[in-house]
Formats: sequence, C-alpha cells, structure tokens
Amino acid sequence: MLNETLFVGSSALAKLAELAVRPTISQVVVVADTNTARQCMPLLAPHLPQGHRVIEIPAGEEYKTLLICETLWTELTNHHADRHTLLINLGGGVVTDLGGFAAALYKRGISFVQVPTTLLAQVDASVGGKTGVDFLGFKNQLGVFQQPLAVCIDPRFLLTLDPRQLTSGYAEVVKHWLIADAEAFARNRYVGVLGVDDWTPVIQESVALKQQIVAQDPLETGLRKLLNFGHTVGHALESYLLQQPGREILHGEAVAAGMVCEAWLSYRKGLLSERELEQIESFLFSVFVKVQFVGLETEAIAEFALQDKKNAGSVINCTLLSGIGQGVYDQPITLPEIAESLRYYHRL
Ligand SMILES: NC(=O)c1ccc[n+]([C@@H]2O[C@H](COP(=O)([O-])OP(=O)(O)OC[C@H]3O[C@@H](n4cnc5c(N)ncnc54)[C@H](O)[C@@H]3O)[C@@H](O)[C@H]2O)c1
Ligand SMILES: O=C(O)C(=O)C[C@@H](O)[C@H](O)[C@H](O)COP(=O)(O)O
Ligand SMILES: [Zn+2]
Repeated sequence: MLNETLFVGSSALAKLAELAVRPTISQVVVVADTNTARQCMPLLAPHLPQGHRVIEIPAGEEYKTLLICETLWTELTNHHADRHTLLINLGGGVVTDLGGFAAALYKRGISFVQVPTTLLAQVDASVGGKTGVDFLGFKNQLGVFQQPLAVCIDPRFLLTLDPRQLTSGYAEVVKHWLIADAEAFARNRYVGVLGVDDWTPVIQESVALKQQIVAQDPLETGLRKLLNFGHTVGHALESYLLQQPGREILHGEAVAAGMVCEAWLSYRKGLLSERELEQIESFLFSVFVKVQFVGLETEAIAEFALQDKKNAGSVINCTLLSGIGQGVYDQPITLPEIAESLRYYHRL
C-alpha cells in the first residue's frame, strides 16, 4: 500500500504548510544542499513554521554517502530532534534519496516530506519510496523502501534549474514512455526537450505512471523492475565515470545512454524491431549528448553491472523492451553482451 500524499502545482507548498503545523510534530527540520538552500529556500520559506531549523549538505552525487548521513544524524542529535520531528527534504534526487534514507533510520524512523526541486526528482526520485546512498562506488548500494508522509511538487522550482539538469531529468520521463506509454513517445518524438513554460502536465503524467507501477509492487519483487529500464547499463556507466574525477556524468545522461544500450540488447534478443530501435536511438541522440568513453573501457564499465540489485546469484537481470511502450523485466544478459552494447553505443 502507498501512503504517500502527492501534491503537484503552485499550491503544493501550501499543503506542506498545513502538514507542518500538525500538533503531533515537535519540530521541523529542512535538509537542503548548498544550491537549494540559496535558490529554492526563498520559495519554501513562507510556508515553514516558525522555529524550523535548516541543515545544509554539500551538493552533488559524490556526497550521497553514509558520511553525509552521519553529519545529518549528528546535527539532529545535537539539536535534540525526537521521533516526532518532521524532516523536509528540499532538493534534487540526491537530497530526497539521502534525506529519506536518513529519516528512515534516525531513531528507527521519523516522518519526512519530499520537496523535489529538479525535474528528475519531480518526475521520479521523490515518488515511490526508494531512498538510499551510494557505497564503495556502487549506486544506491545502501537503502530502504520508506514512503514519505507527502510529496509536494512545485514546478516553479524549475525556473532556476540549469538547462543541463533539466535535460537530465527528461531522461526519466522518456523512460516512462518507453516502458509503458507508446502514445506519449509517438506524440513527442519529433519535439526534442519540451520547450514548455509549464511542466505541470508532464510531471503529473510521469508521476501517475510511476505511481501506478509502484502501487502494484512497492518493494520491487517484479513489476517495479520496469522502472529500472536503462539503469543496468546506465548505473554501470554512471558509477564507472563517478570514480574518474572530471569525467562524471549526470544520472539522467547515464540513463539515456543506458536506454540506447538496452534497446539495442532488446533488438539483439529479437524483442524489438530494427525500426523501433532506430526511432528510440534517433530520438535519444537528438536530446542527449553522447557519453564519452573509449572501446577499451567497455569491459571495466560492464563489470559494475555485477552489483545491480535486480541480479539473482550470478545472473544479471535486465529490463528490456518488447516494443515501444512495453517493458519486460528479468531478462538475463551477460557481461560480454553489456560490453558489446557499449561498443555499439560508442560506434554510433
Ligand atoms: N529514489 C528514486 O526513485 C530515484 C529515481 C531517480 C533518480 N534517483 C537519484 O537521484 C539522483 C539525481 O538527482 P538529480 O538529478 O535531481 O541531481 P541532484 O540532486 O544532484 O541535483 C542536481 C543539481 O541541481 C541543483 N539544484 C537542485 N534543484 C535546483 C533548483 N531548483 N535550482 C537550481 N539548482 C538546483 C543541486 O544542488 C545539484 O547541484 C541520483 O543520485 C539518482 O540515483 C533516485
Ligand atoms: O523507482 C524505481 O524503482 C526506479 O528504479 C527509478 C530509477 O529511476 C532510480 O534511478 C532508482 O533509484 C534506481 O534504483 P536502484 O534500485 O537501481 O538503485
Ligand atoms: Zn533513475
């Protein structure tokens, strides 16, 4: 069962204000990163109760770690935050993942509200209860499923977002189309990154699609693995490049590359037609910059997939496509196949 309450639109923060003054809440603590503390706090602040505290963490994927959780837990402890504390996570997927995880563990669990401020977090990361941090260079290696009290999505936060970050978030929107909405893909495939003034309908559609899947399988025993399309190869690429200073890429950029590789694997396994593969590739390359690596690196990148959470024993399970708008999960693939898909991507 999902118990998260979702609000999308310019009244979402007013809903948060109502939640934050519940008499059962002892104190309100906002977690923000250095950028969202500066650029997003002005929109949120009028909706916060008096006496709230703000804890700032450094911005960026390299800080989605246990060490930063410890600094957060230390601050909470030093300020006598009890079990009735409400944590408000104000930021992109790094803040919502880490803040949700930290809330789930502090005193065995305190309530938290997600206030996502990037497109990626608004269409994906803040919804569905996956929280966690990276560990030993592997993405989200430590985490829990824990639903927030609410998710409050105000698209006005996107006004200060860097265009590269906006495009990165768009990858998860496209992922949702490819696994479950052929009509939306067909409607948008000649458009490029949507040049819309109001992201509200795009966010609403994407979130509804994700919620529909999560509601049927919140703990990812089966169907939810559809939401991981592009991530077996995408996370491998993201993790590999994260370890190489100066070559880091954004999560959505990695997922976009991963979707090309996994669409090609789907084609190679006879699940996807050549025409569909070509449509997916040409759309993705029209929107996302090509991720740079050399052919010699493909084996080392593929190795990261050995830690993918969908795996069972030595079998690497991937989510593939049996058509545009039709994901299929638990498709076994091998390390050489992953490396080959990366070489295919590299040659394109
Ligand atoms: N839990 C999930 O279901 C889920 C889903 C998808 C992705 N993720 C995770 O999300 C993370 C990526 O999230 P992201 O792409 O939001 O990155 P991010 O959280 O690093 O945010 C990107 C950058 O934008 C800045 N920023 C955020 N909002 C801003 C705003 N409104 N204006 C100006 N600057 C702003 C941040 O400070 C940061 O520098 C990855 O760690 C990924 O694994 C989780
Ligand atoms: O919500 C989900 O389920 C997803 O898989 C969404 C992904 O976009 C997201 O990147 C997620 O954090 C990946 O999870 P992981 O289990 O592969 O770490
Ligand atoms: Zn993702």
